[in-house]
Amino acid sequence: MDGGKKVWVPHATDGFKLGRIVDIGAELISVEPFDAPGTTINAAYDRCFPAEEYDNKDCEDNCSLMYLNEATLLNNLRLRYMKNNIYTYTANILIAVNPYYDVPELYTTECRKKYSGKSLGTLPPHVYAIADKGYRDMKVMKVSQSVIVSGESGAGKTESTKYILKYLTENYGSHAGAIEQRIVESNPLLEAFGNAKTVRNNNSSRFGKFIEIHFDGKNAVNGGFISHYLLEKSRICVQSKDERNYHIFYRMCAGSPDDLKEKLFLGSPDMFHYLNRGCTQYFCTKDSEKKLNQNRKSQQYLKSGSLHDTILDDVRDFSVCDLALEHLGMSSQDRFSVYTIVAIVLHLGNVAFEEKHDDTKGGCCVAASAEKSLQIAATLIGVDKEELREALVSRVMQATRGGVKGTAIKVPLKTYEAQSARDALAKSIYSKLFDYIVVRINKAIPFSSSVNFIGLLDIAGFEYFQENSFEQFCINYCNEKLQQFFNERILKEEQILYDKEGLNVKKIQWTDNADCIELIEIKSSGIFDLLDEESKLPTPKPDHFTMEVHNHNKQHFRLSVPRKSKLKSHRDVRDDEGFLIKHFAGAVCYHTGQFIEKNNDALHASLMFLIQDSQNTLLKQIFEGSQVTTGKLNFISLGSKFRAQLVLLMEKLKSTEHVRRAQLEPGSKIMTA
Ligand SMILES: Nc1ncnc2c1ncn2[C@@H]1O[C@H](COP(=O)(O)OP(=O)(O)OP(=O)(O)O)[C@@H](O)[C@H]1O
Repeated sequence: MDGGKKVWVPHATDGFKLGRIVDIGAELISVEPFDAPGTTINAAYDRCFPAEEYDNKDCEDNCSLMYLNEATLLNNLRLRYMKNNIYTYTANILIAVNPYYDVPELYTTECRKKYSGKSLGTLPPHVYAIADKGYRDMKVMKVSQSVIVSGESGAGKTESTKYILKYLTENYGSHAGAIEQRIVESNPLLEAFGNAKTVRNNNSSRFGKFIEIHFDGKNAVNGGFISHYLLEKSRICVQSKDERNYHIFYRMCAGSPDDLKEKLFLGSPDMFHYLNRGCTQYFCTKDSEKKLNQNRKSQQYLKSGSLHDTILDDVRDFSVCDLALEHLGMSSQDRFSVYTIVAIVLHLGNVAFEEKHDDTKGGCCVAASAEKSLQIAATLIGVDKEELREALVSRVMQATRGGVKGTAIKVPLKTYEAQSARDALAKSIYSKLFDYIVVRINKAIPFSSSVNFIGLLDIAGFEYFQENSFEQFCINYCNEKLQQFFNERILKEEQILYDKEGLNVKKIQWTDNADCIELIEIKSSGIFDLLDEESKLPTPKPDHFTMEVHNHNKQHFRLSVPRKSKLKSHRDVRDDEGFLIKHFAGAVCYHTGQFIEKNNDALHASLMFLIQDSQNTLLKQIFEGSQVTTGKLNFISLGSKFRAQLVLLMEKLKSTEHVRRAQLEPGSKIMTA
């Protein structure tokens, strides 16, 4: 770094600014930005980056930059984005910048055909080129391939995944086309039941997925298989003010035919406790707005009107979803059963409780105002109203002392306990319905004569918010595993190849994250195991769990107490309220208050017995094989289930060749120079 050299210097709002070095101090470099002559910005040596000779020349592959660093890479993306070139390579990796509008001619049939059979780099960077490379490698090397699509919420992962899916099924489908259509149609269904409006994305996927597209001996698409991970359950019962529950709830309220609406006692989202604390507006177009009856509109909708999005329309999308279910082979009765389950969740949510005043045993009862909801929920579940009432306000346990050991006793629940049992039931019903939808999709896209597959992984990237809970912990653990895989497969193997070929390439340095993974998953002292151990105690406590994590891992480089954080907000968290993990992508402070509750996938026995007694065939079916826990220990570990799923996923990824990773960055990451 010499005086007078053109460099990028960090800037609070622009990311980096271009300027010239005017002074070199012992610790800092002073740079005069070109757009503010006479002023200087001081920065540490390792945050100033050499700039390219030509400021406005972009390249299709970041590796072609003379100086490849954080600033030149971002500037290159920015220059290309300004010219509507949203895709850029970094060798085999594709970076996509979300344009948030339809870039003309980018995904036409002609464009799709153009990329077929072309080597990477022959045509401008495109998600189609990555899809085609995967296909050709699979064909030539006769080994399954995978594409990892990663990025933060709203980055465009799901849209990219859909383009790849469409590309492969349309370019390399068999001539019959029915399976391909069902594979593509699985998306609107998954989105109806698994996507929701969040503050970051109107159509945010609240689950991760791995879609396998299977090919036969002639390399034509012959089926598919979808695995899903970690559906966000908390959203089913409550959402923040500007967010919504899963799309299907609003689509049923807005777009269901009148007879279905009557049969399921639907109406405006205002009617339902699980919807009316969040945003209750519908996504509509000018046309669909006209079809909306007054009695389906919420107060907020009447006041503020529709929400608009190019791909969402709650009125239209009910029919889209209904048709997609039909194409899976579901009769109108089957579809009605699915909608009934969704309605059960809504009506259950309206069953409120109040403390019993006339009873010495304590406990709560169903609030008088909720009697009608109780009746509707019972009717839809297919049980007697009194049976539902009893199951919600008490729990069955096996006696361990007094009376005959092992006999079942009924323990009355307090109001807050009954509320959380009701919510647990609603969450369990909905998430099992989601599992069922995925099972039905998989049944409709069988891959009997598969030879190889291309796997598309669409899963949330590394997350950290002001408050991070069990969901962030799981997703960040997953990202650590993916990062390790990436290090092993891409960096290590590439280096071995360079050495083998005698290429004099500088050794790539990366931080090994095995220790972080170990902190989370090692037997007995790992965070997952400590959490499960705590959950098995007679009275599990978040503060005790948190201290166990600290005490078992005192010297661990990756773990510390929040008060040692650089951020003030973390320093306010007590040692027994959370922990800080130094992840590969940065330190995250986890609040442990709800870890125990969120890690427990068990329903208490009275609710499980209720389902077993139900006359609703589909409801019983989706709970088939679920454990009933009648003892003191009412615990099924969600963490263990997720870990087991990840083991399978990693095995699948390891069995595939040459992973292409489409790393997506949202527009907000683009700096201005
Ligand atoms: N290539 C694209 N062209 C045009 N618009 C796009 C493109 N990719 C994404 N978008 C827009 O951005 C929105 C968010 O994209 P998407 O749902 O794919 O993000 P995501 O990364 O999957 O987010 P989440 O993790 O929240 O599910 C889309 O609904 C669409 O409006």
